[in-house]
Amino acid sequence: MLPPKSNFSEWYHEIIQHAQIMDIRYPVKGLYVWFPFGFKLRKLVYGKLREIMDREHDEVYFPALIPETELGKEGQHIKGFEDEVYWITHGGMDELDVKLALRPTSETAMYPMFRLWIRSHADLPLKVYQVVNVFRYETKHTRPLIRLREITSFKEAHTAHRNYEEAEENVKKAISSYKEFYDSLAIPYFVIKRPEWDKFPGADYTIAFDTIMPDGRTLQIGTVHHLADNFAKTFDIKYETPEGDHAYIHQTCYGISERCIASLISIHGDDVGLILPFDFAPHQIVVIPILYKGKEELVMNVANRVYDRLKSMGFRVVMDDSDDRPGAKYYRWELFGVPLRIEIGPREAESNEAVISFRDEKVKRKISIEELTEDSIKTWAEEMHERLRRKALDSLAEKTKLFESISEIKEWIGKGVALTYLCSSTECGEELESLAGAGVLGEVLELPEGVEAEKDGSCVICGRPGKLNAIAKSY
Ligand SMILES: Nc1ncnc2c1ncn2[C@@H]1O[C@H](COS(=O)(=O)NC(=O)[C@@H](N)CS)[C@@H](O)[C@H]1O
Ligand SMILES: [Zn+2]
Repeated sequence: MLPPKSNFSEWYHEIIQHAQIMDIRYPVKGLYVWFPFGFKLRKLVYGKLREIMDREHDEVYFPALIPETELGKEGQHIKGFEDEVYWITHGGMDELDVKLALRPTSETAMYPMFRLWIRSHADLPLKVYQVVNVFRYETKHTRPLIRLREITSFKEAHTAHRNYEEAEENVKKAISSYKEFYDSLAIPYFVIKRPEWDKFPGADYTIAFDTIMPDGRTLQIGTVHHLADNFAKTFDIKYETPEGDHAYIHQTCYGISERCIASLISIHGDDVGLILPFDFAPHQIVVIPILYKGKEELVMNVANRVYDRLKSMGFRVVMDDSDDRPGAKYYRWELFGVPLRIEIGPREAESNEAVISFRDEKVKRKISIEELTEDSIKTWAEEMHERLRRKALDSLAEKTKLFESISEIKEWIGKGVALTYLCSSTECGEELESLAGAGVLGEVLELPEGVEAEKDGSCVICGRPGKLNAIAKSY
């Protein structure tokens, strides 16, 4: 049995194991094993991410080992990562003459190669991505899917452009791709510009997608960085312009990790288990025959017919004809978040009917088997997606409040996101962080649907003109 979701930290820890997402018993801190079921969920979620990325990017694969000479080239970058890099110093018994880093992210693996790939403006824009494992020696609390030392599903996109403006256009495209991805998962988010002191090491600016987890803390579920020509200058990546002279490229990069799955599990799940949107559920439909003595054959005939019909429509359907009690069957498939349950007992079998119910509702409905068509199931799935989206938005809105005074902010922190106004000075930001005892997430560029607040107001610290900002405790 799972603890109640209101005890989120315990609930999360248990569901990851019980719903067979990741096995947290691997004997290295921050490293976890994907179970088969979890890996099916990952495959479906990343299939969507790849579908979106493949429209305008080519998928590539770069080496996992980065020589110290390259990793250390861009000052801000190495400063930001030096405490997190795993180093390889030996090959067998031989000490390596140049230490190799396990990639914490792949800018310094890719950009020396971009220098060889990019010659002329005709080679631009270059837009590639990879889904790889990266390694970060995290010293904060590690947690499966949320903060790993081996990030197993790191989708990183890297692009090259003729100038700052074209790179900026691509930042906008990346943001709309991330919105499409998270909308498909029914996960609500803020789009926030990180403050200068919290941007990606080496970036010109960082824009983040933040969602609110059930315990009121936020989770950064994606980031888009404008790199300007910082790395181009460091790695000397120039191209010949149409006029015949040479200019540095301008770049962007943007990443999503398995935190997307952490948010899917955490935001939609309930006290008895996962609740998965239809398109991403490893098992979309479960057929549960209710077997009574003497009626087994009658029931199984109809159950098998329903199973075959759904299978032929291309749905991911399972039949639970084990001899467990019905209650145990319901519990098992609720734990695994199966969206649609179809029960068939002797009475239904005789009248060619079934009892259907959706995982997010407590409603059961009797229908005739004929109503189980591809269209009706797809319509019910869309209705369920809308219910999940609505519910997630409502719960985020409950955890988001606008404040004009520090004392109210301090009281709210830990329960959710505090919105207030901050001017652009670092002093005010840092003072607010220390007074509130939480991090300034940054200027809110886009609020989730249903959350209203003016964009401009007076700084909560100094009273000068300020912009809408978000403050919260984060993972
Ligand atoms: N230790 C970690 N475990 C799980 N996810 C992480 C971890 N560290 C970062 N992430 C996720 O990975 C995303 C991208 O990481 S990042 O550092 O912000 N950006 C980059 O590395 C850039 N190269 C863009 S690909 C973050 O937004 C966050 O959602
Ligand atoms: Zn101020």
